[in-house]
Amino acid sequence: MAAAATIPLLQFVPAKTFQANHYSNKLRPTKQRGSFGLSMITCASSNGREPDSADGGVKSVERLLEEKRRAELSARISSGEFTVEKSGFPSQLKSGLSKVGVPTGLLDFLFSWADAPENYPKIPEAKGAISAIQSEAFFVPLFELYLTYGGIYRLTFGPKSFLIVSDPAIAKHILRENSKAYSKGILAEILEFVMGTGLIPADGEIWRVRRRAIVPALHQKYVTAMINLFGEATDRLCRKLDAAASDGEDVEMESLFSRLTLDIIGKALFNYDFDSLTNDTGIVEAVYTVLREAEDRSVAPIPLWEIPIWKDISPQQRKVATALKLINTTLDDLIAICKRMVDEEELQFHEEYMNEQDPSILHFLLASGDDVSSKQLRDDLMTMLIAGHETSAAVLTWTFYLLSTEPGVMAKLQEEADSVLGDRFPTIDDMKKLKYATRVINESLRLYPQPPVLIRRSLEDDKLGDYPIKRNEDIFICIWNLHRSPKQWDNADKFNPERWPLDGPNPNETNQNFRYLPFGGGPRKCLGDMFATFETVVALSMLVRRFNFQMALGAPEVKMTTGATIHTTEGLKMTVSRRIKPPIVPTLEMPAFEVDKPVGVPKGDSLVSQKGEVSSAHP
Ligand code: HEM
Repeated sequence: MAAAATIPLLQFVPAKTFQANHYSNKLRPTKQRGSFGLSMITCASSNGREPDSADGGVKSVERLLEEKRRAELSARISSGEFTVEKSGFPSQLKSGLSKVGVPTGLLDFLFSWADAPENYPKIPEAKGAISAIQSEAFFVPLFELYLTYGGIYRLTFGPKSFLIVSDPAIAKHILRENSKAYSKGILAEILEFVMGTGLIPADGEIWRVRRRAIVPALHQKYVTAMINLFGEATDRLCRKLDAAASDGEDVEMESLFSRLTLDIIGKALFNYDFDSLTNDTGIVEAVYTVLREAEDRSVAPIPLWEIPIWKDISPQQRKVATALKLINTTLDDLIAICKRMVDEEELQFHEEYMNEQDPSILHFLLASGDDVSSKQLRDDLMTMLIAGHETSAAVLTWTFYLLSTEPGVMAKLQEEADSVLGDRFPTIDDMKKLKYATRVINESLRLYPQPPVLIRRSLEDDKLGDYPIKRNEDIFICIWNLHRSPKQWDNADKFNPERWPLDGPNPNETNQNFRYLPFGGGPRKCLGDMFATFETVVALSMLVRRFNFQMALGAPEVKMTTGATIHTTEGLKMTVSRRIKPPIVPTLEMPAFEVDKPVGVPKGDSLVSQKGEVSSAHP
């Protein structure tokens, strides 16, 4: 395994914000990477109410300091601190003349010969110290540098160098037009311990074979079945919120969304009910321990975990090893149980095959006769567990944050949910009708893309825009920059679902010509895009139909921290109150998914003995 990256640039690696071992309470922030406070993102007042005076005073001092820090960073960028000077006499002469006031245009013309020998343009280059970006979500300074250096620039940190891409045409070239020339690079190295050769880190033949096997599992009938599951899981969350509303307790929505999406993805992938909204089980804790470790590794300057003895003496590494063992045993058990089910089934496999008792992806794969080792299957399941969990949770978190800043949008959303859903659970037909909710999710994904950056490495020499590049370049495609670029969007920082016409097509990378990449693009595009869109639309519509949400009084300011997805530094604390209208009790017959029955696994146990209790998403 290669040395870890020295800057926290990752995708599908969870945020450091969460502490994995305290699930008896909530997912708690453990580290704050500082605030972002740039004017492009307005998070000024976290609760939309006037702060009390002492708090307000502290906040304005904080804001002033933030603005000062930001101004300093901008000044440092413009002073050329991040710009590599060309060596040699012509460059020094040019720099000297520039300092005495000779116009840049004239200097560029006069010294163009000095750049000529290699006869091709050079990628603008920025360099810096890690301390320059450590205090905030890493993609924020990348955005500042983008405004200065443009759609492609090289960022150098000591011996490491990365190409930062924020140009739609170049992104399209890497992701779609010449995707064969790029691998997942450092991402695969960092995630190997948890995802192995699962679909996200895999490259080449393994990726091709596994993608071909897995994609058919997410067929139309499966996705339709999942709508019920989304509704049932969200209803379980609604009951929790109902209780909080009765008790007048504020709720931390980020941790609740994390639990909601974990419960959903467990059922959807391998028909296992984590039941994390109700229970704190060993397996849930193990999942979070592993997720947190993945991010720790992504930012560690020295890969200590590669030192054999370290694994045995470090308490953290021992904990990770135990967690991984539990997850692996659990997945192996689930695979074995599912294999038995498939063996006993009178199977007629076809394109839209689905077992009504167990509609999971695992069941489909085994029934399809997928010729794959248990290890590969485990890697794929673990990969999808991470990919489909953190992302959807982050989308819901930021959507609710954004809604708290735009009451008008919330009102429209509630109106739509009232009229489309009335008093029942959503169905597949509703997905076409919940148009405004879909636009809200589209817009939330534009402002808070999950992940904010895609990682690639060039496998051969190539040309990006006008610039030739060599093989082995590490590349970050900055979706954050593309989605917030003032060149691409009117009022880029404004949360405005109306920018996507209701009667227009669902925005995607193709119809937006790669300026909008919420699910990536090209052959490595997310295979869970429809699943995730429906999941978030169902949860959003059901929640706003039943409750009003406001930032809680005295809630911590909402700031970003980075992992694979964008997390808040201190959670999203909201006050939830029941809506008076419309009648709110769903009347649809409840399918067999047993929402109230705890199926928790005692700490440290695998779930083999629990499988009998794993309920089905279908009657
Ligand atoms: C809102 C939720 C989601 C978002 C924003 C999202 C976003 C993405 C993005 C941007 C990629 C491309 C990564 C790259 O090119 O490097 C991706 C890949 C992937 N996603 Fe998702 N995803 C979401 C939900 C899901 C779900 C629910 C699943 C599984 C059911 C899933 C499974 C995957 C897999 C397996 C890949 C790798 C595909 C490949 O490399 O062939 N995602 N996702």
